[in-house]
Amino acid sequence: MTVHKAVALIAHDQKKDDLADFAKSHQAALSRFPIVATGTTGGRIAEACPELKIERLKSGPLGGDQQIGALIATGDVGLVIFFVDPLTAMPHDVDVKALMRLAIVYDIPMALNRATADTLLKALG
Ligand SMILES: O=C(CO)COP(=O)(O)O
Repeated sequence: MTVHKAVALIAHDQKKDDLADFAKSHQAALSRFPIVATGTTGGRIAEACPELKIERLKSGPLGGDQQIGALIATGDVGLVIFFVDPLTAMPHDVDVKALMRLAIVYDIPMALNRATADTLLKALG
């Protein structure tokens, strides 16, 4: 992945602990990239990994997923790690779907669960 491109980190509420734990265990790899995150997720990761520099965008339901989609479209995000809660209905489900669509359109690797995220970060070295 091109080094200047950011890694986007997002988690639904039921998955935030899991993403914070994931970020902690991959801190060294993540610290090589600019990190962007949706608002609440970014706050949780900043608490868990104080040494990571994180650009916090809007909260997901208030447009954060769309902001990350826009960063994909402008070529500024090169990897998306999004721990999705598959068991809870979301008011902003269309935004989540639009983000996934742009990751597909621009052929950006997108991990939707921890097993895939672990595999992708191991591949980054
Ligand atoms: O809702 C989200 C993703 O769809 C995440 O947003 P927050 O990180 O602000 O909770």
